[in-house]
Amino acid sequence: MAEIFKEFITTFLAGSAGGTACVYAGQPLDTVKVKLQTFPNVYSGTFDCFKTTLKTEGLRGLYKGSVPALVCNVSENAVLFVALGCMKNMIAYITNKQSSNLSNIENACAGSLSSIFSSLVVCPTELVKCRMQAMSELYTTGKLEKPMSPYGVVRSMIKAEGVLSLFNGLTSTWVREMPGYFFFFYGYEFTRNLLTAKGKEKDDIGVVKTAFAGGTAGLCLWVAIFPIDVIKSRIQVMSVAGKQEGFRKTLFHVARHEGIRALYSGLLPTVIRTYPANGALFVTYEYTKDTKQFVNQFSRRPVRRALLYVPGHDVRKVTKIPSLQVDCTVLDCEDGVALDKKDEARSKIAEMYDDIAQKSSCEVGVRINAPSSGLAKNDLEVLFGKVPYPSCLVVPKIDDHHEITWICDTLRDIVLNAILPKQVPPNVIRIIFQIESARGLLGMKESVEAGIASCAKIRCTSQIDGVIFGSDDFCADLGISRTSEAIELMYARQKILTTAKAYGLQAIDMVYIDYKDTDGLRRQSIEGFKMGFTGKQIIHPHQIQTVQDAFIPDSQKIEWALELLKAYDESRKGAFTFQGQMIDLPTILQARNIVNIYKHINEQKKTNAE
Ligand SMILES: CC(=O)SCCNC(=O)CCNC(=O)[C@H](O)C(C)(C)COP(=O)(O)OP(=O)(O)OC[C@H]1O[C@@H](n2cnc3c(N)ncnc32)[C@H](O)[C@@H]1OP(=O)(O)O
Ligand SMILES: O=CC(=O)O
Repeated sequence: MAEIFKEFITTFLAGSAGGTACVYAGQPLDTVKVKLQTFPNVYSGTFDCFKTTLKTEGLRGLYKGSVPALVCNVSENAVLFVALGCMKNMIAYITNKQSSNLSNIENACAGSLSSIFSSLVVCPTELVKCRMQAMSELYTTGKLEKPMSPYGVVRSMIKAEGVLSLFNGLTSTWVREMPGYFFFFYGYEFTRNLLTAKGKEKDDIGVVKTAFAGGTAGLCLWVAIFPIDVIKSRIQVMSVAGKQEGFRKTLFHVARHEGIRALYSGLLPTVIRTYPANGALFVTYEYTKDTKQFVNQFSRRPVRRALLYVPGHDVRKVTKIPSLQVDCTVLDCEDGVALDKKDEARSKIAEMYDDIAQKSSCEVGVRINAPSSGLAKNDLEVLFGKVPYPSCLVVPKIDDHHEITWICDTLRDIVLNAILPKQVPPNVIRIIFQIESARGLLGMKESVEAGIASCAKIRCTSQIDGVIFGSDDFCADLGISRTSEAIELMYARQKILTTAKAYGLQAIDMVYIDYKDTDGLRRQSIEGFKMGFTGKQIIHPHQIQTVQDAFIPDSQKIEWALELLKAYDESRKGAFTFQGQMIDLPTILQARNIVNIYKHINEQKKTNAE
């Protein structure tokens, strides 16, 4: 259900963004088109109309009707593309295919059917837009007493003829849109196929070719339906000056009195306009739709107070996961697994993952071997080479940014190969990487940036969620002898934490290997939480409760924060006294952090319980 909702939101937003781009790229020439269609004798041609409008009405004249055009295009494309997804699914169901594998004709039929729904939005909004665009001609030719605002147009229509008058021209809109969108989507898919190099995907043709395919889609649409559009514009604009004849009568009237040429008046600016406008529409749509990150940034990262490693080859431990009340578990292929057990760990995880993840209320991730080990590619292929694949990936020992780029790129190739072409990846893989060496620590900023950039590429399948401090390997790399206070690790912990927070990522603290020492674990966990870490790695179920309790503010602190925020709202002062302390904005922000963490953890608990 959540995936369907995400899909709906993504398509809706992508269609809206496409519609906005389309208006700004094409509005001036759309104004010229409407003027030429409705007043073919006033201007000698496209250029004359463009020049005269610019001279007499300025740039604003060319962008007149932008607001209704935006409303019109944004709502039309949002509805059109959401309906398109549904129609494609319906056709795929009937033809027993994947919706990503429909032929050009089937895509065209889906487009045509979707336009039934988008017309309901197009008709009233376009009616107002057309009248606004031709307002000065209506006024100077005496068809209107004085120019009107969009609101005035709507009000006068409803007053004179009732609400249904907003749907004046709906039949001609359907007559135009249904064949129009058939040719539109046929032209788009046909051109994209034509421009796709052998062995490549339609989705990978790049911005320029996508824009060209979008423009050609528009060309096909307009050449096919231009006379219908002329009649529709006439009915909508002229009915402002009284009742207008229906579609058939208006068509015959124009053909008889003004000649067939009048039915193509305004075609040139329309064809010129269609390339930037529909090019912008499809580029924006395709790239927004595929950037699932766009939607994912609204969905919060899972809470990971405790992150428990479970050796992947140890079936007994793996099958315990559903009974554990832990935020996150990670099935390990790396340090928890001996070299001669690596193959076994990988194949056992691949075999058991789905079942364990289904039965567990916690997040279930996997840890592969380090990029430098020579084992990582094999791990990724086995673990992510089939659907469903894990939702979270821990990557150890990132020593420089090329390694994280390599991981993200390899992962994307494997995932896109595992799903059918054009199918939307079923879930985004949340990547958490580990810093475990001096080089890794020094280059961490570049690694975070490289990871984020690589994940944001088109058809992104992953996102960087957090960074883990791998303290044991770090000690080995630096020749550190650990103390129970871990003062020797303070610099690394602070640097990792600060860098992670600078990029809005989770920061997960070091492991406490003396798993029977609960007091020591509690002390170090509280310290980590106070430093700002969002969670801690653990290795044994006994550690879960202690760590999870430490990474949530205690009840006194929450009470303090809530009361402070209330007092702040009431005082409305920059600095004030609360419980004997001076309070200003930084303390307020800290109180907000505390309340946010508390709320977030409670929300997650509720979700897990459902
Ligand atoms: C620095 C790093 O990289 S850390 C990450 C790599 N290290 C790891 O992954 C190690 C993970 N932890 C472990 O393997 C184990 O906890 C060990 C080896 C430390 C101790 O294991 P055991 O000797 O089995 O501990 P113990 O007997 O106390 O276990 C109690 C129960 O908890 C289970 N258990 C122990 N650790 C885990 C675990 N990590 N995950 C799930 N269940 C576990 C045991 O199977 C046992 O259950 P059972 O009695 O039903 O079999
Ligand atoms: O991977 C963890 C570590 O501490 O090293």
